[in-house]
Amino acid sequence: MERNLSVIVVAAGRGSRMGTKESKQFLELGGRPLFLRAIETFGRFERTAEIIVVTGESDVERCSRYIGEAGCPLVKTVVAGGAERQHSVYEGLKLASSPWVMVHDGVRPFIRTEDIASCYEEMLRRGAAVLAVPVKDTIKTVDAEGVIVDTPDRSLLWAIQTPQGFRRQQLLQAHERADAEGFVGTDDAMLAERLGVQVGIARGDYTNIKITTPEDLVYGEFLLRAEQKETES
Ligand SMILES: Nc1ccn([C@@H]2O[C@H](COP(=O)(O)OP(=O)(O)OP(=O)(O)O)[C@@H](O)[C@H]2O)c(=O)n1
Ligand SMILES: C[C@](O)(CO)[C@H](O)COP(=O)(O)O
Repeated sequence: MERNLSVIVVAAGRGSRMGTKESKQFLELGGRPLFLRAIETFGRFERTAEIIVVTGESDVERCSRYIGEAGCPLVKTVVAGGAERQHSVYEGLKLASSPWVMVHDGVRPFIRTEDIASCYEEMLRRGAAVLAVPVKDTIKTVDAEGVIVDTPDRSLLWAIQTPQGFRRQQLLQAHERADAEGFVGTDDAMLAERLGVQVGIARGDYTNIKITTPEDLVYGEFLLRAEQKETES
C-alpha cells in the first residue's frame, strides 16, 4: 500500500484559554505530554509517509526529546511555528513532500485511525476533506447588543475538527494566497475554500475533542480511562 501522505501536527500554540503556565500541548494526559497521542495514532495509519511536528521556537528541543523517548519513527522533523495557527501550518507545509497532506491539531489527542481513514477516503474522492460532526445544540447568530438576529438551520451545521486533508500543492497555493492577501483563518479549509476548492465532510466522532479549556482535560482523562477499560475487557 502506497504511503502517499504527509501529516503536519501543529503544536505551537500558547493555550491562553487553558490558562496554565505550561503550553497545553505539553500538559499531561495519562502521565504523558498530550500531543504525543495524535502523533502515535497517525504513525499507525497505513498511508502515512512522514510526520512533521510544529512547535514553539523555544520548545523544539524538548519536543524532539519527548518524541524520541516515545519512539515515533515516522516523525521526519520538528520545526518552529509562527504567531497564528495558520503560520505554523505553513511552516510545516513547506517541508512536506508527499502528494497529499493532512493537518492535525496536536491538542486533539483522541483522533482514531478509522476516522483518519474516512477523512483520507473522502479527500481522495473529492480532492479535499475535513473531519466533522453535526452540531447538537441550536445555534443562534447574536448581534453586538446580545440580541438574537438569526437561527440557522441546524441540519446544515457541522462542527469542524481536524484532520483536514488536501493535495499538497493546492494547500500550499491556498496558504500563499492567504498570506499575500493578509487573510488569517481559523482552519485550513477556509483557505482552500477561498481558492474555490470543494472541501468534503467526513463524519467523525464527538470524542475527537480539542483540548481548549480546563474541563476538556477532565473529560480527556475520562475518555482515556474508558479506552483503557475497553482494552482490558
Ligand atoms: N500559533 C499557533 C497557534 C496554535 N497552534 C496550534 O493549533 C492548534 C489549535 O489551536 P488552539 O486550540 O486555538 O490552540 P492555542 O492557540 O494554543 O489556544 P488558545 O487559542 O487558547 O491560545 C493547537 O494544537 C495549537 O498548538 C499552532 O501550532 N501555532
Ligand atoms: C482547526 C480547528 O481545530 C477546527 O475546529 C480550529 O478552528 C482551530 O482552533 P481554534 O481555537 O478554533 O482557532
